[in-house]
Amino acid sequence: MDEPLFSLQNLTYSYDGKTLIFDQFSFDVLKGETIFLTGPNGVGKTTLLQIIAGLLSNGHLTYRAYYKGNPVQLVAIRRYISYVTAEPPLFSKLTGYENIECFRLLWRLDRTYYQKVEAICHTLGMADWLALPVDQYSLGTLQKLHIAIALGRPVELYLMDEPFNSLDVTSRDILAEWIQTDNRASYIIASHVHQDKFPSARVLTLARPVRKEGIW
Ligand SMILES: Nc1ncnc2c1ncn2[C@@H]1O[C@H](COP(=O)(O)OP(=O)(O)OP(=O)(O)O)[C@@H](O)[C@H]1O
Repeated sequence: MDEPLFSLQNLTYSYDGKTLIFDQFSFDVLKGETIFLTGPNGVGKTTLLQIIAGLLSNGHLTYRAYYKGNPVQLVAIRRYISYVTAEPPLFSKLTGYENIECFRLLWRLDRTYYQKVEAICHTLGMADWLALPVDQYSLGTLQKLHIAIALGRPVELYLMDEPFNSLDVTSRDILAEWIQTDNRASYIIASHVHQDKFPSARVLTLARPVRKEGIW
């Protein structure tokens, strides 16, 4: 069997040291696979993505993680991961082009990044907006730019938190197709909708831990 790209083992997490969100939870991500992350509201989908992205190192967190078989700390593998967060983290007074440039500089990428993001914006039908400040964008257009900025980053693991929420039906289909034609990278998509558009994805359904309280 293929070695996982990423493996998270025995994850236990609590925000407050009392209520457990995860209790000894483990899963692997294979190279090139798409995981559809589902489960009821409040079960921990966003929390899991934030933990993988190395953004929740506070709280009560224990785990073992492996990237390509090597033991890692999650904060140390941020550079291998690109994250479409639920709220687009864009600069509202800057244009789409300027926002792309900010992320290019932040991630120290060359000009090919710029072209790739622009191409994704074209595919999602919003490239005509790029010269305008993003505070003039509709919610869906803003989300498309955010998605393009994150997916344009050349990494092997993409995390997406409810990426379809503000998109119209056509754009949802285009995005689903775009993701599925990318066999190079792995995707973890937390979403309540559009699972049927990912027939080859593995569905990972989160459930509340049986043990409710942690001992820290
Ligand atoms: N910063 C925080 N501090 C304390 N508790 C939090 C915090 N963020 C989330 N929680 C709690 O952690 C649990 C998991 O929340 P999370 O947002 O990860 O769920 P989710 O599965 O993504 O939900 P949804 O489907 O509604 O988006 C919830 O009970 C939530 O109230």
